[in-house]
Amino acid sequence: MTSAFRTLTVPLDAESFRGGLPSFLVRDDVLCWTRREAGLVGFGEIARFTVTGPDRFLEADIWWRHLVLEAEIEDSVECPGTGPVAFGSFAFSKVSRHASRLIVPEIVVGLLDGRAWLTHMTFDDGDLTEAGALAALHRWLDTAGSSPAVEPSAGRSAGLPHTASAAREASLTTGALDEAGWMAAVTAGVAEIRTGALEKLVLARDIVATVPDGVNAAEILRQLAVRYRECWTYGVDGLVGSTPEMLIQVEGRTAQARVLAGTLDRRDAEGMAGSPLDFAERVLAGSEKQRHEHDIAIQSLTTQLAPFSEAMTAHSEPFILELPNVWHLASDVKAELTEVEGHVPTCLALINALHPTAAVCGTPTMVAGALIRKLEHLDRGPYAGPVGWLDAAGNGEWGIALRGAVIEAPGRVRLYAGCGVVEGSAPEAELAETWAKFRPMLEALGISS
Ligand SMILES: C=C(O[C@H]1C=CC=C(C(=O)O)[C@@H]1O)C(=O)O
Repeated sequence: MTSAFRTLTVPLDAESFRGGLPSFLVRDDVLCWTRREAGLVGFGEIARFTVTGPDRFLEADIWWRHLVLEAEIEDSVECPGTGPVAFGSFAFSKVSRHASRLIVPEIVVGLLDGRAWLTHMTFDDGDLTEAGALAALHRWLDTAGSSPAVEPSAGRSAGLPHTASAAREASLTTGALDEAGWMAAVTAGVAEIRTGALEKLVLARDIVATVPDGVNAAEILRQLAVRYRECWTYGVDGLVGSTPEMLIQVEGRTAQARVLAGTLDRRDAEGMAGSPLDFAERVLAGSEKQRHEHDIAIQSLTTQLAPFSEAMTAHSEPFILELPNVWHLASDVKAELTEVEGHVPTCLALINALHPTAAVCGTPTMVAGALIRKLEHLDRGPYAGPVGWLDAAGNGEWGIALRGAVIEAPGRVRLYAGCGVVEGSAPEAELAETWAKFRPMLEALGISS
């Protein structure tokens, strides 16, 4: 007979994490969800659920709710992210061959709103104690041998971790489509939009980086976390990246999302007169095409969220989100969740309704989804799917896995990027935009772009 699922959460001294959570990103197999200094980092694996198909979110939700229902939970911190936690990544497509997954780590270190904690999870017999949890954490940190650029005890020491600066001799090859083939797909997409069959379509492409001296996932995560502070840096089972787009964040009865659509490469501002932000305002917020693309994305999220909400607020005008590589048109949406059949919906139930949004698929969803399959010649895998974490109370944070890559082998990484295509889209401009969106990962891999 399997032993019960048991968890112990104890407070940690937040002041002692001088590098914030990024200083715990010392293992290539780390589970990671961080923004600025905060977030959750997981080590080890005590349970895993994998699933494919259209019901992947609901099946994962049921598995998780069953697991935590019988759990023996000792939690003296009691905030979102304490107690039992799973990290997850889901395939973009209901027909993907890629397995969606929830992973329950042995150890979680959390830091949120100035509170820090440590959770130890187990199916084994034996007492769970604070000393045992700290010892387990240090075992993971002290065996961080897979990250050559890192001191084994970095998680306990001060400051940001070391990063290797030597450029690697990496090479890039095209994935499913070469550049000309992908631009032809954009042209075909625009032609379909002109027939009136759909309003917006998001087309993505992949490229493959070969890194002869091997990929250091922990180093990639640290670089992204330090550089892309406005984004959520994620690492789940070989999927790594730093996304600016929050699909849904649930805390109690409050849900929040950050919707993006409309992009401008910051390099386009080089040599322009005036301040770069004025340039972004003029070119991005002032563009009818970009505003249209953004309005469609907002509409798609708010329409899907409405049945779960008592009240919803959204910015009346999008704001400019400034990232190191691009500017985006962004809008934050906040909803007070309503009970459905006597329960506040869990984050996976919400994701089941929200995914895929027009920011990564198009409008109408079904037409855009079918056209994506026809034109991209690509199984997107976890790219543009939900990635994040959830706890036993149904709280969680799930971003859209953008600006990321899948580490397919020790020396091979597949990068993905896509663009919203509307009636006014030009294939060359969309191709250039994919290069701007690849840039965070290329830089983290040490490949100049
Ligand atoms: C599909 C991607 O970005 C989406 C999110 C923000 C802006 C987008 C755009 O302007 O096209 C895309 O909708 C991607 O980064 O691969």
